[in-house]
Amino acid sequence: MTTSVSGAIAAIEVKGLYAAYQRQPVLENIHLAFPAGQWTAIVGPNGAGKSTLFHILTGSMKPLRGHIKAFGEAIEHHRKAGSIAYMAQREAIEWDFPISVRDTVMSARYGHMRRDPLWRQLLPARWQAARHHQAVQKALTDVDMLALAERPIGALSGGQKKRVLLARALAQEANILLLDEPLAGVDPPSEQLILDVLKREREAGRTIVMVTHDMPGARRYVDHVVLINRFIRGEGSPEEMLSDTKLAELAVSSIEQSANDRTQRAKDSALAHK
Ligand SMILES: Nc1ncnc2c1ncn2[C@@H]1O[C@H](COP(=O)(O)OP(=O)(O)OP(=O)(O)O)[C@@H](O)[C@H]1O
Repeated sequence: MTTSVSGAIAAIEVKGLYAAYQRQPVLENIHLAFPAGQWTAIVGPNGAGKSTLFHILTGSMKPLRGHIKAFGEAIEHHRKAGSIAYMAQREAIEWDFPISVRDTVMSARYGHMRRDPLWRQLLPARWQAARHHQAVQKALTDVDMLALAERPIGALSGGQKKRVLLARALAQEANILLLDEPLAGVDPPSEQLILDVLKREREAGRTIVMVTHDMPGARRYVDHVVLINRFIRGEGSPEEMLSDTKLAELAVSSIEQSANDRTQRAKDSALAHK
């Protein structure tokens, strides 16, 4: 089994990953490991490639190069088994779609319904349904949204929308939770509720990987931090990675990266007009 830099077993291990949009590099030479059963924060400036990394881990985008394993096996196996849940940024969701909170969370169970073994499919329908309804009920209770379960998702506040997205990820009952900015734009009570839910999930043995800009929250709760800005800029404990010095280095890397990109674009444009 593969181990991470901290010596723990890696829930996800990435080696030599490169990704680009329209030939513009976004991720280069990415090597990292998310320790199993731990809570990792991915920290980086806007445009650093954090969401792109999640798109690749969930299989919705193909990298140019690289290998990804989950628990030492090809990640595809774990994707197909439904053991990786993903919470997208709020902006990625069509909130005008006429669907209730409960049905949104239930959509996380469709994969399980399709993958059920034959013996389970042969059980009476009410037992099948009960299992999925219980998972949805528990997830809605965990994020304190049961009272609003029948409300259309378009009628929710920003913090409530985040809690529904988290409930959807929880209802999948996956081993690994990939959460893209679960704390962004939420009110303080929702933020505390989300952090408490994630703390319990980690204590229950799940691997949590979250993109965050919330440094106080990350310092207080997470076990492991990955700093990223197109390249990996650091990986280790929150004390070490979220120090003022490291965060200043990350900010400088962002300014340098933008300057290098502008120079490269100017060179490319000059060459194209020769
Ligand atoms: N579909 C796309 N087509 C072209 N470029 C894209 C696309 N999606 C993202 N990019 C660009 O790729 C880079 C990385 O984007 P990404 O969304 O992964 O960054 P991020 O670290 O998640 O940023 P943020 O913190 O702002 O969400 C950015 O420069 C972005 O503009």
